[in-house]
Amino acid sequence: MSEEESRLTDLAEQLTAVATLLPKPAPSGQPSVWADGRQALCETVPYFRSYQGGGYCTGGFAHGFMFDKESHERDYMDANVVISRASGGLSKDKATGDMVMEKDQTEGSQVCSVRNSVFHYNPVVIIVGENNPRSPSLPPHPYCVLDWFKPTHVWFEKSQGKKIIRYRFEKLKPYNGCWWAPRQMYEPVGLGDLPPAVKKQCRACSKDSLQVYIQGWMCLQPECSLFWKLKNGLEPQEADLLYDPRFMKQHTSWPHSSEPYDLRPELMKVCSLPIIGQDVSYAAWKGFVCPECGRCNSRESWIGWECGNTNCRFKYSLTHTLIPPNVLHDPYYPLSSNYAFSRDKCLPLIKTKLDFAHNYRINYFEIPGIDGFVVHLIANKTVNEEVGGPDDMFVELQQTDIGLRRRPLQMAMVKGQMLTQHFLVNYGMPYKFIAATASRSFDGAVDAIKNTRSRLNWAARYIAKGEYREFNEVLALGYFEKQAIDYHDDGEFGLGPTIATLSLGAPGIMRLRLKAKHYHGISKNGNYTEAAPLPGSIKYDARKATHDNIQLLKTTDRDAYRRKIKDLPQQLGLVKKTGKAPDAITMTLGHGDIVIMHGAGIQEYYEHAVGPSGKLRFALTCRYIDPESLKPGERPVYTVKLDEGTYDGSSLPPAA
Ligand SMILES: O=C(O)CCC(=O)C(=O)O
Ligand SMILES: [Fe+2]
Repeated sequence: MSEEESRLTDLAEQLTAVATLLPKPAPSGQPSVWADGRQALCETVPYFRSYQGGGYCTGGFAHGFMFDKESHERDYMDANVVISRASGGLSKDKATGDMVMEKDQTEGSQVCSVRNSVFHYNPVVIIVGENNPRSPSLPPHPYCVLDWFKPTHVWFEKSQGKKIIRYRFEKLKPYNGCWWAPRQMYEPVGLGDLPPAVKKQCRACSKDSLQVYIQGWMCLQPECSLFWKLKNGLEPQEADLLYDPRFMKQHTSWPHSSEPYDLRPELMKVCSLPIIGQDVSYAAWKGFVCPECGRCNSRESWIGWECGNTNCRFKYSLTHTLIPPNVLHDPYYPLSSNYAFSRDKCLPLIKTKLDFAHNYRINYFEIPGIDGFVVHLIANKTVNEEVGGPDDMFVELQQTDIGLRRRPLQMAMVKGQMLTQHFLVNYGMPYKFIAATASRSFDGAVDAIKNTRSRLNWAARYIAKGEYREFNEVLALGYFEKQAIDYHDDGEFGLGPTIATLSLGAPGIMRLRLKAKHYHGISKNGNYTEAAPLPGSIKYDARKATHDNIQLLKTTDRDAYRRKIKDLPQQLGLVKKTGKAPDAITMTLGHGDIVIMHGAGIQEYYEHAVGPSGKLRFALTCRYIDPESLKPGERPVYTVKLDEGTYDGSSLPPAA
């Protein structure tokens, strides 16, 4: 080994040792932006909005990278340089649960975006997760934003026999505010202190590659016959690989070192001249970086932003500009005191029945095979403008804080707390699927809540006739611009079979479709779906005949029945597809409209979703909740009295 080689080896060893010190030392500073959870991070910062994976690329460019637990053993991070494996291409090992490489990594859209960013001198933001084994110091929070970096290189290597893609990043402003460097970090060699990285042309493919490792130059072109081979024609021993400090610590010159924008987004402001809808717009439910402590926070409360850091509690809000009910009117669907226009659609297999009564156009949708129906009552001007009616309710709900909040979801798929998209609060009998703190008594509730209960009791009595129980709960949902509720059912245990919803404000598009397991005939575990098939589902006729045949077996020979359930998907040619059933019913829920879903079968077989089409919408849903279905800890501390309202929709002057 020449003197030069041994000096480089020595430097390489020192660099690696500094970067892999254990236990990890404390950082020399604090991040200016950090988060406790992934949702708060992704809802807040513009440079990382990816709920899965480590890279956020959009519009053909890379914006941010987050390096957490999934790390390659050759990943490297110091105060100014980050080297990582491109994300993606891993799959879960069934035995160990670890993420493993099963195939060669190929250039996908992320790599293409990084290449674009290299070419256009677009910096990216790097974030480190608390479980990152390569961080040079212990990250003080679950997610910590490092800084702006230049993406400088994209190249191929080989690891465990598979081709992998790697990136190198270099700090945009080196040696400036590297809070993540340990307090006494010793850097054996600085950025740009050494001669440039060695570049050689491959004798086989004639393409240039840089020397990344001390062990020797290798062609890094994945298609070349000499790819990843040392001078002796052999592949290097992975465990021995040491970065060539000339490659690692090179300084890449850019025509600028300007940060595209501040790592801490500014707090949202509204114009001094009130603009209708601005304070409930899409931007208004983004999270915020607390100006006092740097924490990323989702917007949880309807009335404003709050920092969730218990040591901070910074708060701010925007002035609400009232959206008067008359601006809700769509000029292409003028509203009058006559019956409104229908805009609902359904598949041919759905049986529709129409009725016109008490100022509502009433669309009944019957689903073959299900004992029950979905009804859409479309309001007219007379309904909306009556005293205490939808117009007044819409105004009152904007002027009063009824306790709407985005609430934690039961099943969090990401690190940290995961919130519903919409804001909600419950009145009356607690809805067991939301936290007890989210329930309030009808006593003291605003008129809009109490009147909704009375109005929906009237509507359900009229539509479901004798077959319904008086509602004892109102679940209020509030939606800002672009907030939606994804497909779900309302059929949880303990709920009555009738569910009625009053829509207020901007229209919502409600869709109903068969649940995937009923549509495809296969449950999540790959078994045949045992429930009777419904018309409109895949291979309906064959499934229907089979279903009828195996009912006897179910009672006579349980074991044979179980085997049958396992084998049927293959016999019937049912394949577990991710494809969803088409929407069977699509309704435009306008201001003042009521939807009633009646019958447990609808919730068992069908799921519904509501998407927004405007700036501000409320959905007030009434149910009957059996108090016996609640565990002692879930029962209300207040009494839920009977509805004292006397609303009667039939007393309005009739439509012409
Ligand atoms: O927004 C709506 O109209 C419906 C909301 C809903 O489906 C629910 O509260 O379960
Ligand atoms: Fe629902």
